[in-house]
Amino acid sequence: MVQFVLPPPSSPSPSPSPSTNSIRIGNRLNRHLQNVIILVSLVYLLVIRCESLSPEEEEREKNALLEFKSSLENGDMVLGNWNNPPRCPCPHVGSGSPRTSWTGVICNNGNVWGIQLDNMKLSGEINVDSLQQLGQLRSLSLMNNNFQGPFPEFRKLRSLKALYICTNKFSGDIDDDAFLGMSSLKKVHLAYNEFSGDIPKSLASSTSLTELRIENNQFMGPIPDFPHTLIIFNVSNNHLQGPIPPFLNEITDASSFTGNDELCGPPISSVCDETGASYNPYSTTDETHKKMSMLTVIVMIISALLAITAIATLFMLYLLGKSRIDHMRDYSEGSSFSTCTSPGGSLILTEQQLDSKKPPSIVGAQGKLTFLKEDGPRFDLNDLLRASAEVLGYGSFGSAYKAVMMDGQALVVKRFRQMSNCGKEEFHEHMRTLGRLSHPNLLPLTAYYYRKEEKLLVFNFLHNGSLQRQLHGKHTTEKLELNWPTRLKIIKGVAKGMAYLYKELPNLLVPHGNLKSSNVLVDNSMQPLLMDYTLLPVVNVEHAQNMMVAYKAPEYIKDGRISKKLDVWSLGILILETMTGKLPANSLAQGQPSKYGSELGKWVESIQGEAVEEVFDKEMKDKENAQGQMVKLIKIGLECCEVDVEKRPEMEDVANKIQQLDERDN
Ligand SMILES: Nc1ncnc2c1ncn2[C@@H]1O[C@H](COP(=O)(O)OP(=O)(O)OP(=O)(O)O)[C@@H](O)[C@H]1O
Repeated sequence: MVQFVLPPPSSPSPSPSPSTNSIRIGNRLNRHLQNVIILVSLVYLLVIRCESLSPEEEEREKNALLEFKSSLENGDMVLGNWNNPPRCPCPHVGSGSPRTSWTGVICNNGNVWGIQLDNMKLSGEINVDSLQQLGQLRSLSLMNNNFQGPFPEFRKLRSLKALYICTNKFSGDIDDDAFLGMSSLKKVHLAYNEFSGDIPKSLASSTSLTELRIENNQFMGPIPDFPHTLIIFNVSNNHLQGPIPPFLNEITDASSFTGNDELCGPPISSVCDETGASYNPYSTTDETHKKMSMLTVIVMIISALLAITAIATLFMLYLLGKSRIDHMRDYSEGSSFSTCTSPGGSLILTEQQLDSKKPPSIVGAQGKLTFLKEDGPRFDLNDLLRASAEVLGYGSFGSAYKAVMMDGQALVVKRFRQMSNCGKEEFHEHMRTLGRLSHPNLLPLTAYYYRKEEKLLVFNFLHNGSLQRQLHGKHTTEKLELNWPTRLKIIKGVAKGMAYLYKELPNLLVPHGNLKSSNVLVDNSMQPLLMDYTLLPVVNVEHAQNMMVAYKAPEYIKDGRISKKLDVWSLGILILETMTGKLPANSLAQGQPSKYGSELGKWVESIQGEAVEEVFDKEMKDKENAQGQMVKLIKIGLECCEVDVEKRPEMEDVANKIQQLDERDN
């Protein structure tokens, strides 16, 4: 709790001496000043007290989170900074000072408002009872983890507005009353799990529901009548049956229903017979054929008789051919981007197409793309929406898709969900700044799209993917040879790109902000290209603090200190990761203090002298007669990971040192 010292009460002032006017003025000024100080202090006290929690409340939230963490199997490893300083989940360092909350904890007015622990390989029990202690919890996101078992009792979290548990291994039927009483629930994403049974009735009667995504499960039975508040809806790839409620046809397209053989009615092409069962007019083997009514059979016989003349036969063939094409088009244009990854990995997997006629349910795009370079290919949003798309993965800010255009050009579309606080003008201005940047080691921004609720950035696709994939990905034919000269080339390129950003954007305190191996792409000549750079000015602050690697530096975690050295820290980690082939742990060094604050730095530091060979990635070849240079690079990496910010070098110096390294010892 912040404490304020009010100025002591003024002692009775001596009666003014007639000879000292200036002293009187001084006294009056003094009194004014004191009054102002008291007033400001009171206002400050009031404002801060409004924002802060009582110590009891703070303790309760903290304990609830720690209890939640302890029920996770690998919670201690992944959520290392929970319970380290800052010792409360949503600390108030003081007015105007940056605030750091615990990893994945989103705070609002000092309370825990959201928990976002996506892509963390978490498993174990979800202790809903502990989360229940968080009175202000509105959003829970545990996507792309390894949770399994039945649907947890989330309904105890009565005030929850958003629940995202896509891409886990939850299974079994969900009780009909699983969502009972959750009257604020707006967004429910359960896709890519193994849920079965009927869609729970209590979900269908949630009157605030705007988004429902349950695709790629094993739900069965009919689609109930959902409230007309829905905007986003996807039930594809389940075993649902019967007619599609007409209202859903108005808000979404066929893609949201594909993969359910027994659904019928618009917008899909299977029609419902009078019992409400589906039959596919184009299928000859379909079970539903058997259910066709007598009337339909008679009509078909009459049609067949009428077709005996040559002209009628030709005419019928023409119609049949045309309707087949329409049917196929419905399928090929019908689906939309998926934001849930399929289970099994980060690189995904679905080949989908977008409907050119209706705006797809998620992108909901209107308006145009803005291009940032005079030259270069042009396309419009419709081309992009029509392109075949594949989900590349989830990042900290949203999802990334690969879109292949009709002419074969491959692009990456990144949807940014965490920029809602950024105004239109601010956003355009920043995009123009990004457009002016040009360097061989920066991935240029090709185009962008702005709408208050939807921001897309478009880049060229690089076939080799990221440095992270090349270093730690599976051994496939696509994996490139990362020998010592190549690794040095990559680090040199990264350092050049960083030095350029620092030079071009002198006013930004953190010019990159998110330098890590998944944000370094590798082109065909093994040149690195930085991506996701310079986004801090447009990303929502609290989200940036939770997700961006710059904020993982020890000085920020400890004191909320922000400086140009944050990116230097990230560069150090990247160098150590590239040379050792080891994934850097998320957390700072635990246990014995180390001058190299990260676990990786500490490990490298621990291997001294003779054993230095042990540090280098075993898979790194072609390192004969280069040990001296390699050790130099490791040392530069360690210097960048200095906990003491004053001792950590400037970006320019690091970049220069790296450029002086050779492939071989001289
Ligand atoms: N232009 C691109 N070409 C090829 N692969 C890309 C491109 N852009 C992104 N990717 C890959 O797509 C995946 C998802 O990218 P995204 O930027 O959304 O997440 P990330 O880099 O893993 O995390 P973060 O958002 O924190 O940077 C990553 O594996 C990334 O390397």
